[in-house]
Amino acid sequence: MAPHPATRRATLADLGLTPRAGANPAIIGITADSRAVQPGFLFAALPGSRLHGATFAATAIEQGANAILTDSAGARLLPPGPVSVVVVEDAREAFARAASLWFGAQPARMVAVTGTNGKTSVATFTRQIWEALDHPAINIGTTGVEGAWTAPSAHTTPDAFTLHAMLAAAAEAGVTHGAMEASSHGLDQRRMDGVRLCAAGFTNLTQDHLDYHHTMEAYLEAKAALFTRLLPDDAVAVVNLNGAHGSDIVELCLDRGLPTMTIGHGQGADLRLLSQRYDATGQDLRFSWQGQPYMTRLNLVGGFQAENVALAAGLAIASGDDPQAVFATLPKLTGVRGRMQLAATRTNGAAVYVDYAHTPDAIETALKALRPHVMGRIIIVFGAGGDRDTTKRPLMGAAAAAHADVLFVTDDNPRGEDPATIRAAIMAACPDATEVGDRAEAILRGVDALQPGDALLIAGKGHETGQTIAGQVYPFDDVEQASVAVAALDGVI
Ligand SMILES: CC(=O)N[C@H]1[C@@H](OP(=O)(O)OP(=O)(O)OC[C@H]2O[C@@H](n3ccc(=O)[nH]c3=O)[C@H](O)[C@@H]2O)O[C@H](CO)[C@@H](O)[C@@H]1O[C@H](C)C(=O)N[C@@H](C)C(=O)N[C@H](CCC(=O)O)C(=O)O
Ligand SMILES: Nc1ncnc2c1ncn2[C@@H]1O[C@H](COP(=O)(O)OP(=O)(O)OP(=O)(O)O)[C@@H](O)[C@H]1O
Ligand SMILES: N[C@H](CCC[C@H](N)C(=O)O)C(=O)O
Ligand SMILES: [Mg+2]
Repeated sequence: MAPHPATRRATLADLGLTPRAGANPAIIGITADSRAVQPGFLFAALPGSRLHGATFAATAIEQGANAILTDSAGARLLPPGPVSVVVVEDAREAFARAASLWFGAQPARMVAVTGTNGKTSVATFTRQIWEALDHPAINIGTTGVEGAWTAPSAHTTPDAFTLHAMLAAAAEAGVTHGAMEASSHGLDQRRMDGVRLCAAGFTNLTQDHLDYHHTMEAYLEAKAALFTRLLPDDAVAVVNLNGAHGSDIVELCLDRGLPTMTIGHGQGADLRLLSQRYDATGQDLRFSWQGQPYMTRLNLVGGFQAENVALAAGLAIASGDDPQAVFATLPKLTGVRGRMQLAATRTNGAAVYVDYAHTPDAIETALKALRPHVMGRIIIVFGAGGDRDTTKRPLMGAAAAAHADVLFVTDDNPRGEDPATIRAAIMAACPDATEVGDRAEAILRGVDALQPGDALLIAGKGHETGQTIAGQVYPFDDVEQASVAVAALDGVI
């Protein structure tokens, strides 16, 4: 991440903030974390899921904060004192917009993609298309910031301060194009307000994160905000009509009068997927753009990847690139780490794939996508994360039982929960599965079960390199474990 620009100086007015009473002090830093406050800083006291940031206002003032931004609930918690106070209706939004003004620069062409599944894939493909067209480009999301400027990221959508710092640092390093993932938490918490978007994409909406949003309606509303609230009037919405709730998003965009581009299998899609022919390393794709047919090669396993690629192509076109030039880049696209990644092959020819499916729909999609590539049985090793939507667990078990032939239920990231309880919730919907808590052992058992023509899908952790158990992160990599298991059983590396 970019260091805090120490030399910067702004007034509250410069950051779009109006203090409650008169004073408009100059500030030399901004933060939403009281622990980072230094003399002359603006402290944004934001509402949290556990507590209100205003609880820490006294500490922030002691450390030298000379202005506080908060909402009316926060204002009631503030100690009396000489600092300037800005009270707004939505302090998270005001902070994100202030951060965008504070950091200033952004890549000239920014796009965002939202949806339950496929965000990382679409953002990465978009960045790869731009790179192939010689634009200095990045993608920001679950796998960090990748491309012409890199940084790790703790969140799929970084918090507003980190995000705007990243965008400015990337722009200052010459990056002109950025594709970012908009998670529902990020949208709900206004982490990406102030990002100047020229286009946004929608993949699909199926069950996940009900621990946070409680209902599918609220989850849809959080995602839809990218189109109803964040996209400027002249920006383009690019929507997968085949993704669940795609037509709802199109309707919202048309109601707003937003320019809308559609992709999908059906008639009427601007970028229409006509047919796919699968082979061992990927697929040939026939598609049409505004009625004109094209053929291309995709070196990507899984039918659903064509939808992700089409969405990425649509975003590149919406950001100003020539459609023919964009289509010419598609054979160069490479798979995203941990998404339908061929991790190892047994000496009997059976393949082991690692995939990030951690929702019921993703498990179904990934298993169905493997089917045309597999002559024998499909074996799956999977679990579900702790401290996340508990209601998705039996649905994941049912999806695996419906679309795989042999099931091993194991641990994902149990986080703070009892791993056996998580496994039991999955097993309730797939009682014939074999339960193996230890993930390395489950992978070994799955690999051992592979006969000629079979394939193994290790689902849930994709690119992750750690397993979080009771607050500790232990090194764990599904791709590495797949190789270790094959080497142990076949005696080769
Ligand atoms: C539920 C959730 O999203 N929580 C995020 C949220 O924390 P919070 O609202 O609980 O904050 P809090 O701890 O109550 O604190 C409230 C305020 O007090 C401040 N504070 C706190 C302590 C202190 O000493 N001083 C201080 O000033 C905090 O900076 C904060 O502004 O704001 C924090 C700061 O930005 C985030 O780190 C935190 O992410 C947590 C760790 C998390 O696990 N989030 C996940 C669920 C998430 O965001 N996931 C999505 C991906 C989902 C997907 O798959 O699509 C993501 O975008 O990564
Ligand atoms: N278009 C799609 N439709 C359905 N499932 C998909 C689609 N694209 C990817 N998937 C499944 O979802 C998994 C995660 O893909 P990806 O990482 O691109 O999604 P994401 O939306 O970024 O996830 P996260 O919310 O965790 O960041 C893949 O490994 C695959 O199993
Ligand atoms: N962004 C997702 C990632 C889930 C990955 C899976 N391995 C798990 O731990 O559930 C989440 O935080 O819900
Ligand atoms: Mg992602």
